[in-house]
Amino acid sequence: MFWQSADQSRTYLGVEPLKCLVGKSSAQVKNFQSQFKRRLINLTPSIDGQPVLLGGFPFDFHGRTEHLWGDLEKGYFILPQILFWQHKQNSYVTLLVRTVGDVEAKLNHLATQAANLLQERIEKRVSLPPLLTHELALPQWMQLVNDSVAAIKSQKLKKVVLARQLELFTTGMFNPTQILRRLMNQQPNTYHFLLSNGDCAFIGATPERLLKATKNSFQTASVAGSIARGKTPIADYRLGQQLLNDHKNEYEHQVVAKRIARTMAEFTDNLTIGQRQLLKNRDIQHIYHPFTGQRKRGVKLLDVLKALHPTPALGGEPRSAAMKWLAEKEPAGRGLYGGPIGWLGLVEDQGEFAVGLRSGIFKKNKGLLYAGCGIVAESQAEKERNETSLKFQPMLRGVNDKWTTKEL
Ligand SMILES: C=C(O[C@@H]1C=C(C(=O)O)C=C[C@H]1O)C(=O)O
Repeated sequence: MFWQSADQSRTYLGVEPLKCLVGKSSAQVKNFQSQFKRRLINLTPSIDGQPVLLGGFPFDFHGRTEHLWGDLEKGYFILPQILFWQHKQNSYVTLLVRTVGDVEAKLNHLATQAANLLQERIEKRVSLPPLLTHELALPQWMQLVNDSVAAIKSQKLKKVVLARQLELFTTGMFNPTQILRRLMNQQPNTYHFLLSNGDCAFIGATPERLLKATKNSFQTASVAGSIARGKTPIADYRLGQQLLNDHKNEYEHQVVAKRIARTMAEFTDNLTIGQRQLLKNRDIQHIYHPFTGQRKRGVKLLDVLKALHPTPALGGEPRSAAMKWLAEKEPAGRGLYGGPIGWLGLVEDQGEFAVGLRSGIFKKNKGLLYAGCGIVAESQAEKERNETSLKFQPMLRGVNDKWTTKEL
């Protein structure tokens, strides 16, 4: 798995899994973390590196299934034997072996493997695959927007986030590393990730932090309310101001910010909520607030992650009613789309998870992209459709720049 933070200060590439945790709940992963720590013998304790789990949790453990996801669907973490990582200006390799048999020989073998991987030439550019897209059930989706608005008006829900899916086909094969590399060039200030299992790969470039845990702090963000980027700086500025002054978008954002503030207050002291800002990516801009608090004693990263996910930026409010609505009404399972994706320290309880959106699942010659939008009482189906079209754009360009979402 590959994972890089949006500020590019931390990058992980983990290969040769010693173990895969498939479909495990947050409690099971937390249990693994504490067991692992007790059994670890660190040969180089002076180096500030630690073994990590890399992977993601699903959007909804109880949601529908969608065959393209395979084993990734209900959550997938790897414990890599070879972990390449970069922190700020420094690059490291962490090697991990079981302490049975000839440990030194095993470490030497891994070191050779790691050295060989570093020598490997970056593959030459291959030509981009021709693409066919197939919009999944648009009239039904528009109807679902209207039904959701009606449910909100009748006070069953306050907000719900509906996702659209776009199927992709190619006459060749999708090449996950090539898609990742293109996203890294095209979407500079976003998290980048590629989680693969056999011939399935979950790939994305998301702007949204779910949770960062340092030694003393928990940091998160509310990201909700969206508008296009302008073609010129002045047009872009005007669109940004329009977004900040729009009642519907501000309300959509407030639902998210309030819930996050409540959750963070449970787990942190001295919570500070940064100023409201615009988060601008290549194709889209959002309303954004950063949140930072001091960790309360004994609180683990996974406790906070479980309480935060899914925020009303991806699920809805109230959470349980929105999740029930989505599980019943959305035609396809979300898999890891909208779920937490990132890394978890196995010695120090530190790590960072992004929200796995602006993403898709790829298998051989097929792909499935997801894009969602928050529905509130003032939502109009046509506008929501346009917003999701904008949100498909980064992944479509990542696959092939000839594709735009004009026609979606
Ligand atoms: C659901 C998505 O995006 C989320 C929904 C947003 C909105 O409704 O305005 C904005 C950013 C994300 O929190 C997505 O990109 O698929």
